[in-house]
Amino acid sequence: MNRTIEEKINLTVQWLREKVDESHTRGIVVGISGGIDSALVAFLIKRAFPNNSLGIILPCKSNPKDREDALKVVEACGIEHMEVELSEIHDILLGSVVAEMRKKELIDDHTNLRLSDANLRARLRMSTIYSVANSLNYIVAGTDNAAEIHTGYFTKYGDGGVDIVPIANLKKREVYEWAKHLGVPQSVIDRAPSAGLWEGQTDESEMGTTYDMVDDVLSGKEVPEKDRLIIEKLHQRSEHKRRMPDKPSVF
Ligand SMILES: Nc1ncnc2c1ncn2[C@@H]1O[C@H](COP(=O)(O)OP(=O)(O)OC[C@H]2O[C@@H]([n+]3cccc(C(=O)O)c3)[C@H](O)[C@@H]2O)[C@@H](O)[C@H]1O
Ligand SMILES: Nc1ncnc2c1ncn2[C@@H]1O[C@H](COP(=O)(O)OP(=O)(O)OP(=O)(O)O)[C@@H](O)[C@H]1O
Ligand SMILES: [Mg+2]
Repeated sequence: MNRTIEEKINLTVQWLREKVDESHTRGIVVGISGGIDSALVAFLIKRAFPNNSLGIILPCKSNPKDREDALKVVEACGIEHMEVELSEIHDILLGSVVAEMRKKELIDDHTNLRLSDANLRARLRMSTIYSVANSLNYIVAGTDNAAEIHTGYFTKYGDGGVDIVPIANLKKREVYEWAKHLGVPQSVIDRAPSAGLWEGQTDESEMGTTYDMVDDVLSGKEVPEKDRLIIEKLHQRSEHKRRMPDKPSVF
């Protein structure tokens, strides 16, 4: 069936209400980054729960432009919001971990401190969002789209640690279509997708391919060999992120 975007949005809004009903909770919370995925989810949860939706802005040594764009999203969809600054807590926690690892001589040339620094930002955000969700009896909406899930381009138990994933079926290009339809601010639409986990990071430069290519693979279309191999590798390596942790089946 060929549904319009508005029909699909309405079905998603209905689904969001069902999820809250089923879980005996009261509403939905999402982290708003200033990027397009969380902007779309903020618009959707606000439509589903005009009085019981909440956006949280969580700067963690972030580019100030992220916060400016996040505030534009808040204003455009009218969602209630709060902010928690995580930079200091991130410094303290990572500083303690690294100091202890140095003391134990656990750090050498192979230690990937940048990855650990980056993923800790996503996991501190997750912990903060759950603190709010627990207090309010809300569920946590994730913002991962189909392309990110396919490639595993998210932090396990960080931005991947959520209760529901409302845009999990959307390819990145559909995220843009829905966002435009709902009135997500143009400056958010125009930004290059970035996890914002380090200065200058963009999703496409880190992945080594483009969202267009990942979307094409998801649509069953042919893509250049080089991109196909990259996407296959990303997908295989991240298999563990899309399932429950392994347990022994030996007895
Ligand atoms: N085969 C396996 N079976 C079970 N567990 C396995 C495993 N391989 C690794 N692991 C575990 O998983 C960990 C690696 O996974 P993880 O910690 O997620 O780390 P990893 O996948 O290496 O890094 C996360 C990636 O997602 C990107 N990201 C993060 C957050 C937001 C966004 C965004 O788009 O906004 C993007 C980030 O830039 C980076 O490229 C390992 O440290 C290990 O604990
Ligand atoms: N500064 C932040 N404040 C609040 N939440 C954040 C922040 N940074 C990241 N997040 C959360 O982590 C999610 C993952 O980030 P991701 O970059 O994939 O999505 P996005 O920023 O919304 O869109 P894009 O992929 O286009 O940058 C965000 O959607 C948001 O929910
Ligand atoms: Mg982003």
